[in-house]
Amino acid sequence: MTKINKAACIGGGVIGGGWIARFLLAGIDVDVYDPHPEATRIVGEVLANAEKAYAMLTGAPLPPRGRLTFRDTLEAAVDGADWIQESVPERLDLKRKVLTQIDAAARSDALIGSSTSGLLPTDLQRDMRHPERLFVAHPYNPVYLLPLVEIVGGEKTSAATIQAAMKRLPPIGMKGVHIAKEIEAFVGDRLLEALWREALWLIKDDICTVETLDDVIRYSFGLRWAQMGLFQTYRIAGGEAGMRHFLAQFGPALQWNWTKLMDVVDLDDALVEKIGQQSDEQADGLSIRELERIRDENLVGILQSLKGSHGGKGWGAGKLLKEFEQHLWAGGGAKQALDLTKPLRLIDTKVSPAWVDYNGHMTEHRYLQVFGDTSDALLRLIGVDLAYVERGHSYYTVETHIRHIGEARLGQAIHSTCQIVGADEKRLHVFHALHDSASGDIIATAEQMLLHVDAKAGKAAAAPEEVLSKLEPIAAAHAALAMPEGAGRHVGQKR
Ligand SMILES: NC(=O)C1=CN([C@@H]2O[C@H](COP(=O)(O)OP(=O)(O)OC[C@H]3O[C@@H](n4cnc5c(N)ncnc54)[C@H](O)[C@@H]3O)[C@@H](O)[C@H]2O)C=CC1
Ligand SMILES: C[N+](C)(C)CC(=O)CC(=O)[O-]
Repeated sequence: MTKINKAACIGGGVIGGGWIARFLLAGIDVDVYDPHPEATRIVGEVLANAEKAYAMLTGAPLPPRGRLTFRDTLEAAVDGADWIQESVPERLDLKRKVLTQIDAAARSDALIGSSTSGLLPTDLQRDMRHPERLFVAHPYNPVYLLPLVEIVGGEKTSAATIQAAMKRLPPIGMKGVHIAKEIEAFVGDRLLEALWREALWLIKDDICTVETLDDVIRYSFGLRWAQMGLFQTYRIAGGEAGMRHFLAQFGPALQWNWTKLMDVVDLDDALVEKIGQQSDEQADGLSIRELERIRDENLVGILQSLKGSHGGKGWGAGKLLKEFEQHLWAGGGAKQALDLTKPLRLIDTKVSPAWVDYNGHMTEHRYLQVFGDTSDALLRLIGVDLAYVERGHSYYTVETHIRHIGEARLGQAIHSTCQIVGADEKRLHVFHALHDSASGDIIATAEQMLLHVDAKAGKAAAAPEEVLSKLEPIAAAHAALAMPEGAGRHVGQKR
């Protein structure tokens, strides 16, 4: 994968702030230019939300956060950047002016993406000296969580630029889709605008309130769209005969008088006020920042569910998250020297919304998930990574005993430690503890026995020298530690 080394963000509002967080949390240094007097505070708040969301999203080791620098001029911000993202207000004249300035100051090989929601790249690149490196990179809010970027080239954009832009997105956890032909508003906003136009009519005509309209979406097709989109959802709705039957049955309805889609509602003062008032009532006192946090928690939960879907292979945006995590694990995050004088600290995470049950604390199976992740982290340390597994060998867990000692609540920072309490050629006996990261107190423990296996033969087999040579020094050092309290316990034991 090809990496972005240094990014520049021109404009740090809703979308620029989201891009800044996305780059920084992927370990990329970002220089920002935004003349807004409160740009630093605004970006800081978006970044704080993004960091909270990532802590819940993944236990994979994020790289050390990139360095954030605010610059006094656009020229200083773009200096040395290899990806420049323009996110200034949606006005063609302003964007053209800013892009021309970027063009004059940027490195000759820099990629220049515009966040525009609807302007044509051909129009944006009109005044540039090197228009071949300009493309639309249209993201979705919040940029740090939603992975899609529509990549659209203009008449003068080179194929090499599009290719290079597409390649640089997976390492920051994003998915580029190349839109073959430029049209105003591309694909996503074409769809959203159609829905938005109809929604405004429904409010204007007093068919429903904004709250009812949102309920109709979020209790029904909104849930479907996140995981299968439109066409695959309708394929299923066609029953066993699939899409062709769906089209035969519902196609004729397209001729009925169902929509006003081509008429644009007059967004006059009265309608603006009506929507504004209904929207205030719907928010029920929650501030924008509070709504953003709720949105982020929900998105994290959805992404994590999708990550576990399709028999654990991941589905849609969840599959992308899984692949991003694999990339993070391969990078190893902030690599630390192993301290073998104490149990290994292997997983640092926060209790995610999807992990909390009806008792308001982390639910049972999530403990096993964190402990399983801890074993996986140990295995990677001794060379048992995905490549090793693909060669036909692995470790399988054959026994686990979990003790619940304290409670882990939503958003709480937790970490796990691992002590090897026994190891030989085939067996790996570990004792994990889950700690509250603030106090260090133990919340739960898990004792596990793992067996090295020949997965093709389906039976236990001695681990090879390449694994044992990494395992033995850790096991030897841990043999000098006291046996952890609780090791060897079983359910129903007399005290
Ligand atoms: N808000 C949204 O949901 C989405 C917006 N977009 C696109 O992103 C772009 C930015 O939109 P938002 O972030 O929503 O707007 P915004 O108003 O939140 O932020 C724009 C920022 O640009 C700054 N700015 C103004 N002139 C500037 C200049 N000459 N140089 C540097 N910075 C300058 C402003 O101070 C402001 O902080 C637009 O093209 C928009 O269409 C794309 C996807 C979603
Ligand atoms: C409203 N909008 C057109 C700026 C929205 C987008 O461009 C994408 C999004 O995040 O919905």
